[in-house]
Amino acid sequence: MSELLPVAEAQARLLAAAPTLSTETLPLADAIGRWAAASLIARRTQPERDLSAMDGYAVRFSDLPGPMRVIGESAAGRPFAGAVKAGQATRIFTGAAVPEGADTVMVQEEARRDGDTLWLDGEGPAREGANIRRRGLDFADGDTLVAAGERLTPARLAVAATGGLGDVTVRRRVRVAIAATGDELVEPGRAIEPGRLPESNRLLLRALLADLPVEIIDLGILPDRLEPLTDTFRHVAADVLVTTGGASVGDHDLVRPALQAAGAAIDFWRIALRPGKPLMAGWRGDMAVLGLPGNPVSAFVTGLLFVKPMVAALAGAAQPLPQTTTGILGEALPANGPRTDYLRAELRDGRAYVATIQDSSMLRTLARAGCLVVRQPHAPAAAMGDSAEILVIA
Ligand SMILES: Nc1nc2c(c(=O)[nH]1)N[C@H]1C(S)=C(S)[C@@H](COP(=O)(O)OP(=O)(O)OC[C@H]3O[C@@H](n4cnc5c(N)ncnc54)[C@H](O)[C@@H]3O)O[C@H]1N2
Ligand code: MOO
Repeated sequence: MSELLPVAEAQARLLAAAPTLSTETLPLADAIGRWAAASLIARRTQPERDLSAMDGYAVRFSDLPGPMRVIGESAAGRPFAGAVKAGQATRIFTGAAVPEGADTVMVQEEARRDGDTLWLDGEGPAREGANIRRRGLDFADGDTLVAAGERLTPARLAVAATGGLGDVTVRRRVRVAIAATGDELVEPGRAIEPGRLPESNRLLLRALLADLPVEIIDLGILPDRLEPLTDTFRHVAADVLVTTGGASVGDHDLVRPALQAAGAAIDFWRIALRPGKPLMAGWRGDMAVLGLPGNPVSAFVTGLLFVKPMVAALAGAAQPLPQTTTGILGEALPANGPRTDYLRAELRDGRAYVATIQDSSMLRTLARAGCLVVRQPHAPAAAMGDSAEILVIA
């Protein structure tokens, strides 16, 4: 018991061994949720010249409050060709180039105009240069807009487009094979005989990976017999093989011997994690093998802490691990034992209320939980109102 592998060490060991997948080039619109395989460098300066931030008049600050003579118009995409000289102004619209000679934009709500004659009628722009976006305000040609290994969020795709890019290089999709094991399991929604149980872990894991670039290979429900397990594990072609169940020490826990018979080398088995202690991990060639415990909450936690990060790492994430944050405890917690504990908790009014019973078979407490409260090994007792590390899950 005492030498169970610490969670962080297990994660680091596994992720460090992740191979580098080949790349593909995608139009920006198809790259949402991928990770940039190389940095995205701006091919243009934004804005490429001084632009108006408001609808109004391009003026010379020293001419205010007028009168000024309106000599033309500058609209977005249709700049004014000439120059604004002393005593002159142009009509201007948001996003339009500021004409040469003008140095300030006066908003139209503060303008009085009679034919081509214009006056300031209000407080006016506070300073020279008001309401103008300077060339390069956002970024300059050659700037790094998105670093390699960063996720392509909606905002990062938009900045790439503005930087003049049309496509992006990313890792190819990660092929993830998922198998449930257990003679008691039945496909969800089917008629259930006494003693049997609806299978939920494949669905859980698939849903957990839904926002990652994956191709799921569904291996179905496998029986608790060595030959069919070995046969399936030997023939699966994937980047990650995930199994659930049969990971513990019972007579019907055959996943480990079957994986080994199929040619997989087990790197570690059993870690200092609750729930999720019986996790096993290893490699069959370049394919990562993750044998998750069967208890649904254990499968969820190990899915979150190992499967998702492994998939993200293969997809090119520089920071594949889930990011925790700080929350406030809604009630006191006892001192923790030797394993890192992930406690289901409801989030209400900015506080985390830990469920009283944390049995790893209980999906309803997981379904109600907004976060997991993370308790490090041997953490001392905590009081109500103490801050705690939390992992938001819903
Ligand atoms: N003597 C010991 N017994 C157990 C230990 C131990 O250290 N010594 N560890 C316990 C811990 S911790 C866990 S977690 C479980 C994990 O065991 P397995 O991975 O072998 O899981 P199973 O026995 O196959 O299943 C456990 C439980 O979960 C249900 N299950 C399994 N798969 C699914 C699925 N796909 N969908 C829904 N439910 C599933 C299964 O029916 C069992 O009730 O071992 C402890 N035992
Ligand atoms: O690790 Mo088990 O997952 O405690 O129930």
